[in-house]
Amino acid sequence: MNAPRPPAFGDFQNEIYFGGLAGRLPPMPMAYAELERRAAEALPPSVVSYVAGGAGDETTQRANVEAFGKWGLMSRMFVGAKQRDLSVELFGTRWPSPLFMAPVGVAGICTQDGHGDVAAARAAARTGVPMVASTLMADPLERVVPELGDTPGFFQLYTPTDRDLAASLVGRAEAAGFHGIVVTLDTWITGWRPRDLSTANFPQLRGHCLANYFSDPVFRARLGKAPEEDPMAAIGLWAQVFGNPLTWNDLPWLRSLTKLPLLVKGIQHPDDARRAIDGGVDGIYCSNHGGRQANGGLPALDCLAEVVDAAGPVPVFFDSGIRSGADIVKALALGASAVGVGRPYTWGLALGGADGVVHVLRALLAEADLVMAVDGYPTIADLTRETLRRLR
Ligand SMILES: Cc1cc2nc3c(=O)[nH]c(=O)nc-3n(C[C@H](O)[C@H](O)[C@H](O)COP(=O)(O)O)c2cc1C
Ligand SMILES: O=C(O)C(=O)c1ccccc1
Repeated sequence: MNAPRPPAFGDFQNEIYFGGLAGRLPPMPMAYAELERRAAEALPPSVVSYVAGGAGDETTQRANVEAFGKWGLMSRMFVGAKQRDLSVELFGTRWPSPLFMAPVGVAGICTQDGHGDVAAARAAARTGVPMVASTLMADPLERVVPELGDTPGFFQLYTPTDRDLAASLVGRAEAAGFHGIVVTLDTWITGWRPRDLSTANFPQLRGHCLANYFSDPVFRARLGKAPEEDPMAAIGLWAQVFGNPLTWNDLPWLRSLTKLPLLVKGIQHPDDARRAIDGGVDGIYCSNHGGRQANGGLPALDCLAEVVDAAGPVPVFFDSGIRSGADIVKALALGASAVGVGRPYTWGLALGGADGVVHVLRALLAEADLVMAVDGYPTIADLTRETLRRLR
């Protein structure tokens, strides 16, 4: 029996060119700069500055993107990479490609209808690209998970100071059918963000994307009344419980919360990766939060290889600065097991809801597939560190 053929992501290109013969142009931008520009026109200015902005003068945010330009992929000829297989096996599930959607806490308010998490989940269902859903959603997680269809979803936890609330959120995520829990470590406090400070705008404090808290039985019990009855009190309670500066002493407790695969997000130092693995996590997520948290830090890509070496056989997820299919390929060659995008799909949400996200994800995957075709690397396993050369 023939094995099922892997999806031919590069076919998106033919679809576009043949569409052109019939007088159709792509409905959405094909270049990242254009995507960002058009999305910024479509969104309220306060949401644009929240999504596009980063910490300080955004040096680290820019460095995340520029770090990819410092590597070049060596091409190989006579390989005949006619069909590519981008699929990967992670935590016992086969993904069609290593691409996933990183958690974006205001995705919920980036669509016209204010249900951006639902739209992103629908895009996940249509593309097979897994979604890491943020704690900060416009709709409760129970509403979002069914929209994922057969595509795996992960729940990103912002660990509240209230342990019962943390356990409740994780329990709900498990019951709803998420495949794993991603605990974000780098954002128990908000970084210094001049764009948002200038407009004195922080969406969550205006009550946006707090549905997982407001629908939570533990949160509601602590509040002692319905959040709808007294939104200011509910937002106040959220601000009180949101941030928990975790220490290594908390890791056994975090581990005890779930039998699902547990990943920790925000790791840059190899020692932190090793210690987390010793503490029982199933995956490391190397990221600097897209440069939104601390300015003056290292580009996440420059930390990846060391983290991968420290993690050994443990999967390493990566995000921060991915803007193209070529970037995905480079992160894979540096050893990432899965590669996430944050802002790119958020712009897709703004321009076309689920259709916009599908467009952005398909374009990223088509480019990655075609880079692998042209450069002679038919599978993910062929993308080793030896395929890269350092520039400049
Ligand atoms: C608007 C916005 C909101 C975010 N919210 C969350 C969040 O709720 N949880 C989280 O772990 N990371 C969050 N992140 C960080 C992303 O998961 C990811 O690390 C980052 O966007 C990757 O960088 P990129 O935007 O350059 O792709 C957010 C990022 C953005 C842009
Ligand atoms: O904006 C962010 O990146 C983010 O994840 C966040 C979420 C809640 C509070 C502060 C920051």
